[in-house]
Amino acid sequence: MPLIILSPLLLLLLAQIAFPDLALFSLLPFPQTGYIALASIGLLSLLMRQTEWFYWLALLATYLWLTQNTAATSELPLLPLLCALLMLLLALIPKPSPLKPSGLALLLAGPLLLMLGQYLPLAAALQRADLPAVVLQAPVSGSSLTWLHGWCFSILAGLWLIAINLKPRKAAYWGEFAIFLALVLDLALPASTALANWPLVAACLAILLALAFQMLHLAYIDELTQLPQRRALMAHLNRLGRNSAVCMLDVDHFKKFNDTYGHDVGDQVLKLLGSILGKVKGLTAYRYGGEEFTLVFGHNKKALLEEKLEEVRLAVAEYPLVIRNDNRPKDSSSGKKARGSSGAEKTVNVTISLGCCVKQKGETPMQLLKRADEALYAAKKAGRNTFVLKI
Ligand SMILES: Nc1nc2c(ncn2[C@@H]2O[C@H](COP(=O)(O)OP(=O)(O)OP(=O)(O)O)[C@@H](O)[C@H]2O)c(=O)[nH]1
Repeated sequence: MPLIILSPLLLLLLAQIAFPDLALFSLLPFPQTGYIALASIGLLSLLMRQTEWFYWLALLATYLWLTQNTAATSELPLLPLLCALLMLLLALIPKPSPLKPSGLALLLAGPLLLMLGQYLPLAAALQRADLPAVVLQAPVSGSSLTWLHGWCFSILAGLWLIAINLKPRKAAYWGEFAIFLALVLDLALPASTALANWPLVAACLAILLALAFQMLHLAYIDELTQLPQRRALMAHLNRLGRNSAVCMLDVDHFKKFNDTYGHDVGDQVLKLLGSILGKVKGLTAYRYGGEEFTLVFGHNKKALLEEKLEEVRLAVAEYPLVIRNDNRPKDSSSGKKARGSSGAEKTVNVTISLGCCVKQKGETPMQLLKRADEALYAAKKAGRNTFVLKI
């Protein structure tokens, strides 16, 4: 669960509040330890080819540097707001590799904007307290977080959470959000020796967890269908209970489909199939490889299995696939022919065949898969768009 990424913030905060005498992070030489932590995570991100974290590390390092070199954060009223805004923008934009010229420019732009932002007239206005005094007051005494920060952060957090929920769930988004929360908490907590440094440490741990999730995702999740792939299937089959069943399924006449509509459209079909299978309750779906998928059931009840296999078959067969032929030639007569009279879109249906078998006593995962494959072959021979269940 990507939400686990937020746990270091909470756990470290609780630990620091519950055991202030422990003063875990006040024993560390800061900011040096902070810079070392950020540099180590940068190195790890590079090794793991997840270089988009460089942008975040650069922002965090600049924030740390600016706060360490200013007597009080209140002297930099715009810094947290600007930092949070830049973080949100960074979370929303597609990020090139920082090793490319455009990426390098973006990498430098964040810290530069953060530093130059302190000279904006707005910063001076905030310092002169042109706003009603209460707006610039801190809700908690000793805290650097003013009501103004609080309101702005609430709006930014709301926008951020909406953005996260609109995107497909990904660990990195929660890692980025954890960095934002660490920034808010850094300001909100009254400056004290016991609590002073933990938000940065928590942000670093959140990035480490996000990196671990990203690696797990790369190792276990198929890029195209977003389903767990064969490595995850084999791990599941190795710990499969006695009462279980396995089903192999594949798209009917997929070669012909690819030949007719192109490999890209074929990929879209597999993607859609992954999304349909992933939503079916009562089974775990895997992409076995190519156009083959595997379903694993945690029971061996004949009636329930038949019901589920039919549900899956129907869900695919009845799904109207809208095909946009974007690659067709624009002016040639062959292009006109390809577009046809009904325009650029066409609706087609694909069907699948399913072969399922119940696990036998002492059967190995490979033997079980082989029998499911034989059942799939039987379904193909029976005319396709059907299932065969072997009890
Ligand atoms: N677009 C796309 N095609 C794939 C992918 N993996 C495998 N295929 C294609 O799937 C097709 C499988 O063809 P066959 O094994 O002959 O089976 P089929 O045409 O579906 O015929 P039946 O299974 O007997 O109904 C091949 O043309 C592969 O190129 C993929 O990731 N994307």
